[in-house]
Amino acid sequence: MTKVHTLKEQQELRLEISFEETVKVQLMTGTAEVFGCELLERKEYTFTGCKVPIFTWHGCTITITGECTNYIGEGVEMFKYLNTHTALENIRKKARENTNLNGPRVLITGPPSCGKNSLSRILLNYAIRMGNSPLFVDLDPNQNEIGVPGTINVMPMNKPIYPNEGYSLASPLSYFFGSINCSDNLDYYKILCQKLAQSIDERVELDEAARTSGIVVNTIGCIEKSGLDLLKFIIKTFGIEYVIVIGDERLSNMLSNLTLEPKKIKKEEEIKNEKEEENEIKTEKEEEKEGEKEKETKEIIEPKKVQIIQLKKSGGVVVIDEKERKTIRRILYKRYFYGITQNLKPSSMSTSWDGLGLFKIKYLEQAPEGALPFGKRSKLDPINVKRISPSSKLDFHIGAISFAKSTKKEDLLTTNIAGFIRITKVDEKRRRITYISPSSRTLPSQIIIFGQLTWYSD
Ligand SMILES: Nc1ncnc2c1ncn2[C@@H]1O[C@H](COP(=O)(O)OP(=O)(O)OP(=O)(O)O)[C@@H](O)[C@H]1O
Repeated sequence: MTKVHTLKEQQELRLEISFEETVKVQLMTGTAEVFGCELLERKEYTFTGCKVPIFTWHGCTITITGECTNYIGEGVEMFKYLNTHTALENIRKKARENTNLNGPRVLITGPPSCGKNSLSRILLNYAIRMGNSPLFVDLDPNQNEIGVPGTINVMPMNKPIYPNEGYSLASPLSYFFGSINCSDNLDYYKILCQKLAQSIDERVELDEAARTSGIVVNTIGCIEKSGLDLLKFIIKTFGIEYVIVIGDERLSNMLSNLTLEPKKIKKEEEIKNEKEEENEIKTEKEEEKEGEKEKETKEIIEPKKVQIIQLKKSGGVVVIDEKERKTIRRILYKRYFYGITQNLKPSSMSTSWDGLGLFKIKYLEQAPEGALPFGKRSKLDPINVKRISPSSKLDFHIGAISFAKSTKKEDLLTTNIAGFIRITKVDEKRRRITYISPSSRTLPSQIIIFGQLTWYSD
C-alpha cells in the first residue's frame, strides 16, 4: 500500500520500520533530507529494521510503500543543529586561511539513545556537503557505525552517508577491542584510544583536508562514574575543543571546567630564530603583524578551555533496548560479511592451522579498588593476550586479522586490523580451520586475534 505524505517547512516524517518489514520511500516534490543527506527526487530508497527521520526545510511530498509506524513531528531541534554546523564551518574557514589553526575537534556525548549517532551523521553530512572531508571517529564498541562491534575506528569522510546505506566500509583504520563493553577492560580500551588519537594527529599533520575539516567523535552512552572519567580521558586524548552534550545539563556542568594541555608548543629556540631573522627596522604595519604573531604563539601555549555546547534531544529519537541492540549487532556483522545491501556472498575458505598464530585477549577481572589497601593498584596485568590452540571452542568466533609485525604482546594488542573472519568449523583431527571472509584472497597475515565476539546466525 502506498501512502502520500505532505510535509510543511521544518517538519519531519518519522518512520519506525521493524526488522521484518521493508519500506520504500520516494521524494515526489520539494526537498528533504535524512540525517543531513539530501534525498534525490523520484529515487526509490529502501529501508528495513531502522528508524528514519525525513526532514524538510522548505516543504515536500513523500510516498511511503510498505508497513511501518509513522507520524509527522516538528523538527525544531534541526535549526539548532544547523547553527552548530555553521559555527563549526566558521572554524574550518579560519583553519583554511591560517595554517597555525586547525579545523574543529568535536565530540558528541549524552545518555544512551539520546541521538548521538544521529547528530554525528547530521554534522558530518552537512560538513561533506560544504566540501569538507572530516575524520569520523566512532569509539562505541557496542554498536560501531564504521566497523564491526568490538572495534573502534576512524574514517575519512568525503562522500555523504546515504540514508539506507550507512557508512561505506572502504578504508577505516580499525583497532580491535574484542568486547562490546569498554568496562570489560578499561585500561586496554584507553590504550587503543591513545593509538587511534596518535594516528589522527599524524594524519592531520600530513593531510590538509583533514587538518582543516576537523574530527567528529561519537562516544558510548555511559556517562556515570567510571564512564564520566573515561569521557574526560577521551576529551584530553583526542584534544577535543568542542563537546556537544545532548539532553543532559548535569553532564554539561560536570565537563564545564575541562582544559586541554597545549599540543603545539613552539620551541623557544624557534621563536628566537624567527625574531632574529626579522631584526631590521620595522614599519608600523610590520610591528602590528609581529604583535599578532606573538599573540598567536601565546594562544597556542596556554591551556585551552574545552567549550561545551548543550543541545536538546530531538523529539523523534527512539530508545533502543538491549534486545534490539543485539539484533543490530547481528546485522552489523552480516553487513561486514555480506555487504551493505547484503547482496554479496562471503568466501568460505579452509586452511591448515599449522603456521597460523592464534591469540586470545584476556579480560582479567580487576580487583575492585575497595578490596585493595589504600593507594594500591592490582598487580595483575589488566592487558594481556595468550597464544591458543585451535579447538571447536572457536566455532562462530570473530577473529581479527592483525597487521602486527611480531607476536610480542605490545604489537599484538596495539596494531591495527586488516579485517575479520568468522570461524565456521575447527576440525581438530585434520588440523584445519574453515572460516568465512568478505575477501576470497588468502589471509593478509597469519596472526589472528580473538576476543569475546561471536556471531552464530547468518
Ligand atoms: N528525529 C528522529 N526521528 C526518528 N528517529 C530518530 C530521530 N533521531 C534519531 N532517531 C532514531 O533513534 C534511535 C536512537 O538514536 P541514536 O542511535 O542516534 O542514539 P545514540 O545516542 O547514538 O544511541 P546509543 O549511544 O545509546 O547507541 C536510532 O534508531 C535513530 O535512527
